[in-house]
Amino acid sequence: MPAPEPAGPPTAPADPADPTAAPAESAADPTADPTDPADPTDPLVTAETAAPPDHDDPLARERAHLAASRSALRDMRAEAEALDIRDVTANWVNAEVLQRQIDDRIAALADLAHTPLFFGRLDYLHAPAADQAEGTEGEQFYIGRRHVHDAEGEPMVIDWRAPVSQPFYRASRKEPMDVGLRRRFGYTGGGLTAYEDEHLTDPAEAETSSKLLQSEIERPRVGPMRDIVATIQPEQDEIVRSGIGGTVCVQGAPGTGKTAVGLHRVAFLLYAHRERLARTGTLVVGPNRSFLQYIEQVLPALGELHVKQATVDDLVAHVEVRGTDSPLAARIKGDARMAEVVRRAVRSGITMPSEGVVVVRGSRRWRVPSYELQEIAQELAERDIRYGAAAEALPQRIAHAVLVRMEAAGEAPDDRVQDAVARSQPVKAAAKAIWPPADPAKTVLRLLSDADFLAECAEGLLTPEEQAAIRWEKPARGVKSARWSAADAVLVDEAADQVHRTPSLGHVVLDEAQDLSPMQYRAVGRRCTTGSATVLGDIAQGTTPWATGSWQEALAHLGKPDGRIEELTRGFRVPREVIAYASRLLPRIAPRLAPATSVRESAGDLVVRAVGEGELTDAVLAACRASLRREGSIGLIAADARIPGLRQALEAAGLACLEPGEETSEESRLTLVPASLAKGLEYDYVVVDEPAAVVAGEPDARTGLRRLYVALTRAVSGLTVVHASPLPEELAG
Ligand SMILES: Nc1ncnc2c1ncn2[C@@H]1O[C@H](COP(=O)(O)OP(=O)(O)OP(=O)(O)O)[C@@H](O)[C@H]1O
Repeated sequence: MPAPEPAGPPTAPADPADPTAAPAESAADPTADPTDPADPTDPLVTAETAAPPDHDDPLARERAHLAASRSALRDMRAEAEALDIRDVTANWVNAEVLQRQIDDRIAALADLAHTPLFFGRLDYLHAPAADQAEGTEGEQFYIGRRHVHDAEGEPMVIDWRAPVSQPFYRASRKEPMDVGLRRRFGYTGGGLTAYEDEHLTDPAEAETSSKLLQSEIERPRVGPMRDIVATIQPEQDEIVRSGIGGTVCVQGAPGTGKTAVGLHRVAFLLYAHRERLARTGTLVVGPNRSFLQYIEQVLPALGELHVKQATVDDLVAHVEVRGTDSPLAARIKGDARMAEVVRRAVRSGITMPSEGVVVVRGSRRWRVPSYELQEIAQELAERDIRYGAAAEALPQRIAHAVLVRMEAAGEAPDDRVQDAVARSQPVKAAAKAIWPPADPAKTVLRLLSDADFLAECAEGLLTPEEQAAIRWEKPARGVKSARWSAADAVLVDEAADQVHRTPSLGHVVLDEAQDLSPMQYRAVGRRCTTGSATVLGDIAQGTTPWATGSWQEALAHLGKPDGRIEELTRGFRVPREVIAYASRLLPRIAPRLAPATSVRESAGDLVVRAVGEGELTDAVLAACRASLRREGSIGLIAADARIPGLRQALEAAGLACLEPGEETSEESRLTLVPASLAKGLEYDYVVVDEPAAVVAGEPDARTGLRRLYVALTRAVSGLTVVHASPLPEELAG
């Protein structure tokens, strides 16, 4: 895997009038503090260290380009706002569609004060080839979140997704990709305050790590998840830019950027295949509402407003879920064998006819004998078409058999006659008797309520014990009153797809995929049968009884057995000491996975505090107070069962707290997080309450330790573990 791109020495172009001129040399000190203006060898040029702001000064010139670009963006927006579509639209439907497109464009062209218009610059050695799209004229490109051009149409900022921007993420000293200079910009409060250069073809320049990347990673995490477009790393970029045709599956330790990469991949695909995906649609699937709230602003910040976000439960919401399953029942219902059980149940009504059908037309009677009806039904049953499609085809097939007889008798019936025969009462009745309508929810209801029916459909697939385990204790009377579980809803979705094909989207991102059952993978997979998917997950964080053991298998259930499996191992969230502590659990919970490394420079604060039995809550409150004295967000993570007690204690102590997914702000920084909802979230400081209770909250020890692993890997800056009961031995060791 490629190393992080190093930063070069500060730039002071030899020719001040030419920003692309060769730089003056200076030695860089990789250990220098970026904020220390006294350090003359600092690779990061900041507003303080730069020369006074005149136009010979590179920083001043970059700011001038920023001001000009913002003004150009304002003009582009004004132009979009002034568009008058009355003359060009033929009808109101067209007008509506066009106006919506214009409104989207106006929204996308907003100049957001705290979102820098560009974050990088590439100076190409030669003009990129003419077939490389935008801005082929110049050889210097500013890279930003969106394309901005001036009044003449000349590009001022290039979209980060354009091919010409790619070297910003991928070029290296080994492979400079024709780039002489890569410049990264630093912003403070919306103002351009620093830049950092790498001269990729200069052998004399020392390799250093990027301080701007470091400060981006280290920044406090208050607020929702942000995009990483300015600092996408080469190994991440490869996934982000992988083609729309292929499915990619990313295994990655906590904080390696899986979610970020998945969201940026959607943005990239929408740029590269806008029309196709506008037609087919894109979807991001996440584990729960809190998580979706946490990530919901990333795509809009990248200008993509129309990506649907849902949980798997949302996708399969055909019935109201009010019941729960035992872990055993849920595991069996989620097993891939259930697909065949459901298929048999849906098709159980198909009945081979024992009588023929007689159609009366005028004075004549036409008879199709039973053996011929059987042949027709048999042929439909053997074809790989949906149950509902076959049900629609059957009357036409029978009518066709009637027409063949009419023709043989010298008549010349046309299509209208065939339609009329297909719609005639005897044909409709015969078709319905052979191929009765199937209602997905009713079919599954019968399967789970009627022991004989289940036995018939599950024969050779489920053992009698397994059948007994999934059957409802009390048979339900109707679809509305049944106490459907989440796993039942997935079965109904499977049945619905057996009846009518589920429409496919163009691309689906599936996050925290390790927790899905095979049947849930199928439910997601049928929503991208003709599209592709990005599957993101971490085997070590699987906390369902049916959690994924192998990505190969998961991809097969998803219907994408040829999906490419990639691994991310560089962690951007969890500091070194904290990840090392959490990784003590790995040999037990996912023996084949290597621990993540941490890109963060600070080792992180790790405190493990043992307290007496009656002191636990006070010690936890004290840890929260101590964390609140630091900058950034705080997450108090505890076993679900301990949440109500802790909430009361926090309230009594005057410590206001948020629910997971609620946006943290400078005023409200403490969130009380049930361990079951911690997945995917992060906080600057995390306090983990009583690990033994987190472990005990799960049905088995491995799942419990995995849940704990998730809780221990949410911290960006510091982790405090407070316990009264002994720690799990893997941690204590
Ligand atoms: N290239 C990057 N530059 C800056 N920050 C990054 C980069 N990649 C990831 N991050 C940050 O690291 C943090 C973790 O990223 P993310 O949540 O995507 O990781 P994950 O692999 O999905 O974690 P988990 O397994 O815990 O769900 C986020 O704050 C994200 O913005």
